Amino acid sequence: MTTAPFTTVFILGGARSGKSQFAESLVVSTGLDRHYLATGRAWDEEMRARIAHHKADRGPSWTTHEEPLDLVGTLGAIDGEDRAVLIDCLTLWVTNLMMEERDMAAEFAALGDFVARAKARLVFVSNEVGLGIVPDNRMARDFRDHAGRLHQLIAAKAAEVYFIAAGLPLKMKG
Ligand SMILES: Nc1nc2c(ncn2[C@@H]2O[C@H](COP(=O)(O)OP(=O)(O)OP(=O)(O)O)[C@@H](O)[C@H]2O)c(=O)[nH]1
Repeated sequence: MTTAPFTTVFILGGARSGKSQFAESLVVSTGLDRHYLATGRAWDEEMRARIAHHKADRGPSWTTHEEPLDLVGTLGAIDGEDRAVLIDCLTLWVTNLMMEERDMAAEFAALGDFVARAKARLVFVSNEVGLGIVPDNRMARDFRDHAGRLHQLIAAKAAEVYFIAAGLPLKMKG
């Protein structure tokens, strides 16, 4: 039975702050079909083990999609009123786009347009990377700027926004 409103939620926080667990519980609470869209790549053995652990934790009631670059295309293929999609996470997507030297503004605009017309309930997760000192290398500064711009865009489109620290969600919007 579908009981949830079709709204977008954005969850921001630091590493190991409890973002993914909070996002998963939101998706489960919708009662909709559960989809997990991972933007991360397994680049070493530790990461492969970590991902296998996450998959086992989510269990068979989730459908997993893995797409490092074409977020909008993959979301379009998953989209549907009876579905909730957890997108984990935006900062890894930004990293992947930068590595491929993609047009960041165009990619972000396409995602913003998709969010505005999505039928599924979307739950975005991202890392807040802008709170420390200014990095001394150009790429890290560019990364912070891209992530900050994308976060503002998604936060503006989302009905609810949370900041998670130490496992505690702070509602910032909605
Ligand atoms: N490729 C792939 N990546 C996954 C999968 N499940 C989880 N991940 C990745 O694992 C990452 C989250 O795991 P962690 O690094 O352990 O958690 P974290 O984001 O630091 O911590 P929390 O804030 O507590 O969620 C996400 O960025 C996902 O992209 C999967 O099935 N496939």
